[in-house]
Amino acid sequence: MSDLLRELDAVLEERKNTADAEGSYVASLHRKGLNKILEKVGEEATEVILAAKDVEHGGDRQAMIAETADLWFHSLVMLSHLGADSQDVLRELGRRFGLSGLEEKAARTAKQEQGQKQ
Ligand SMILES: N=c1c2ncn([C@@H]3O[C@H](COP(=O)(O)OP(=O)(O)OP(=O)(O)O)[C@@H](O)[C@H]3O)c2ncn1[C@@H]1O[C@H](COP(=O)(O)O)[C@@H](O)[C@H]1O
Repeated sequence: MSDLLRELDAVLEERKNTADAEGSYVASLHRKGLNKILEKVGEEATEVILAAKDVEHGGDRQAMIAETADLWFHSLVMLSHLGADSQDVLRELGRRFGLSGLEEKAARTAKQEQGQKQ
């Protein structure tokens, strides 16, 4: 699956640099700029929330999955626009893997408290 993300990264990069906006949705987003891309990320995040709430009330799981794919996709376009990609996010998730969120938060709080004492 990580291969798919790498391939998508490559397509998004290619669209950013070469494709014409008429024939490519991704190129059209890059052309419109960061604000338009962020608007789409926000829109898709809202759609994920609504679809997830629907599932809680017996709604369609596939719709939630499709909305999540839209959110992931538009987030990848945002990363690409700003010179990052899926591999950067996977590396960050890898760094966190196995580290309890609660332990990480406790370590962060201890570090902040240490900083305040100095
Ligand atoms: N994975 C996707 C993907 N997921 C969603 N979308 C598009 O994202 C848009 C989602 O926007 P909305 O749901 O808000 O629908 P909309 O009303 O059409 O959008 P707006 O007019 O509001 O902007 C739709 O046009 C979808 O087709 C995607 N477009 C492209 N990709 C990938 O990107 C590659 C390059 O795409 P092009 O640049 O279009 O060739 C493709 O081969 C795919 O692999």
